[in-house]
Amino acid sequence: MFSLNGTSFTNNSLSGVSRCLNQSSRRVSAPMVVVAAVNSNGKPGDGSVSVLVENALTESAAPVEMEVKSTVTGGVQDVYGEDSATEDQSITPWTLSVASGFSLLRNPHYNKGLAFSERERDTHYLRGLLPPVVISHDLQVKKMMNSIRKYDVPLQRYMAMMDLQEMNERLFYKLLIDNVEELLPIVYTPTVGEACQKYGSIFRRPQGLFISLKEKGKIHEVLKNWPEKKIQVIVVTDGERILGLGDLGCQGMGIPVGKLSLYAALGGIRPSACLPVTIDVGTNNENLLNDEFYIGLRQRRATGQEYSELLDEFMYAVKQNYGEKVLIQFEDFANHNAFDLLAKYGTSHLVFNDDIQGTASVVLAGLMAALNLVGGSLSEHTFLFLGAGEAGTGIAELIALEMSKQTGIPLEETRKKIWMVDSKGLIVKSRMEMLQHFKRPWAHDHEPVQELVNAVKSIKPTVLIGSSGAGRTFTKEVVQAMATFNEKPIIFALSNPTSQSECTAEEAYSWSEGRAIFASGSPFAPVEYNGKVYASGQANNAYIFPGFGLGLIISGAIRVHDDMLLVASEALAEQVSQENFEKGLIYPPFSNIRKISAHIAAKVAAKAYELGLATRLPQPKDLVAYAESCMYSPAYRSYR
Ligand SMILES: O=C([O-])CC(=O)C(=O)O
Ligand SMILES: [Mg+2]
Repeated sequence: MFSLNGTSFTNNSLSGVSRCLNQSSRRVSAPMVVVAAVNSNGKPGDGSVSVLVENALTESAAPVEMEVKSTVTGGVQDVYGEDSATEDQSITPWTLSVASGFSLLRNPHYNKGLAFSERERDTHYLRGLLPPVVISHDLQVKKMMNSIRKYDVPLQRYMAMMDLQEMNERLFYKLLIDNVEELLPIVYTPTVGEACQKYGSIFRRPQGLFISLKEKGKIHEVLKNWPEKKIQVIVVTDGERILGLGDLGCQGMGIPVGKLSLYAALGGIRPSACLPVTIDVGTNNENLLNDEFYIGLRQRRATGQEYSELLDEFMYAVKQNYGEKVLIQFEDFANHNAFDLLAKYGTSHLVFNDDIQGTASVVLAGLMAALNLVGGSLSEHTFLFLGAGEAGTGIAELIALEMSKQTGIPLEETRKKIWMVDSKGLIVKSRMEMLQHFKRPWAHDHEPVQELVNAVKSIKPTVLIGSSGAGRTFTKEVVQAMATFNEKPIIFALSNPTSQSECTAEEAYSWSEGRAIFASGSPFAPVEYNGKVYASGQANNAYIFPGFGLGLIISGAIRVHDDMLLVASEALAEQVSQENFEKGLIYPPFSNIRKISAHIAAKVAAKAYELGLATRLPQPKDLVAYAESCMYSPAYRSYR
């Protein structure tokens, strides 16, 4: 039995906790989580327990401390309260976590390792379980970076990072935030791609939630198995098109895990509010089906009704479990499902497709910034895409929409400035009958052209964008052609990971004699050409989705709208400084990403309010300051 502020309750009836703490919550303005550390070694007995109360949305607001008298009646380690009936329905339910001693050290959410203070070691039954030294969070970061840098192989660094995430979450996030430019290529593209390819062999501990065909009819219960109850962002994949690497089946889990790490580190979403999900309907990847270490269902992909029933059940269960304000990010689905899922659930759920919408927003931001270097307005440019899938057509549509907004010219007309080449050549009207629905708006009047280089020579684009997932397709001839009729050709090689990039930074600069304005999906080191150093930008949706999601969450948005993508692009483009432009950069450095995310979040939230899609009222006056105040900080909490 616990007693708090005069109210008693047992572990089994936590409604008392909710009631009691909600009363306390009137003293503070933000929703809260309660973390209590008590003796959980199973011995009944009285004990004075400190309870840390903090903002549940972000774990960031200044903690309010309350003394709790408790009587521990059993070896309870983690107990969770039911949703509380609060006056403000947007207030998050109470969570009561109880951990101490050995279990505290094994709990990645609360573990601080050698940073536990002397006093915490006394009060939380840690004496003897740690060596005597007490070190600071900063020193822990220094030590971890030293040890990670000792690994030469990126995959080893990835595994070290994943181990750390499972061991001490706040150290993991501090490391990532403080060293974002160095560690992004490890926990994200390109290394995460290799990790997914080898996921079965390197598998140690499960991360995220696996929902396979075996769980059909039980997804609601499966979601309940996940230890966190207050989820704000889900990233879900079915593994069919992982980066540009194709069908990796269940091993695609590395992607939702990686994306959500960035949601927390770059966008300040509370890690415990993030849920990575992989839907396993089988794989058509023969190598994986024959791999004895493969971790997924050993069958070919379910399609049609069987597939859509599983997705339907998942989407329904998510809304039932987490409400309508949970953001569901679709990631790395194949084209033939991605567009349909977005259209199907876009009117009933808060859904966002990162590959269609996030990539579009980041590329539009890069183009807006690039206009500062090349001049002209968006509608004065001509665009040619290699690849007419999710990324290609998503970007094209957003560019056309922005051009239409800027000029008042109808969308059908602005689309005509944009051309696409797919595996069968230039998309032209005579191919209309045979085209998938998402390619049709881009079929314009032109004679058939087979090769990209001939399409470039005929269309004479000012902007060339690669989004085909096929590496080394921007050949010397293609880049040279771009450079013959453009003083500063804009070239984006977006496919990931690095092996799938349409060309390298070095190729883009040397083949264009240093004139290209180049950006790529995966990072390239600066290149030296003719005695000059060229640094290129990373046109990756990682710039957008963390801040975009934060904006949706802080406004309590219930739907995603294209206008939110446009303002996210503007917000990102505004963050490119004169100094960046002078270096030829069209994206700001990732080292500023949390500030950038707060700006994106503020603009997205403002748009949600303007469109009547926001439910968190009243609207905060200063949305940038509000977004910043809501961001998760990995600083250790003190357990007193
Ligand atoms: O994950 C990334 O780096 C970008 C992305 O969404 C993709 O390539 O599918
Ligand atoms: Mg993706």
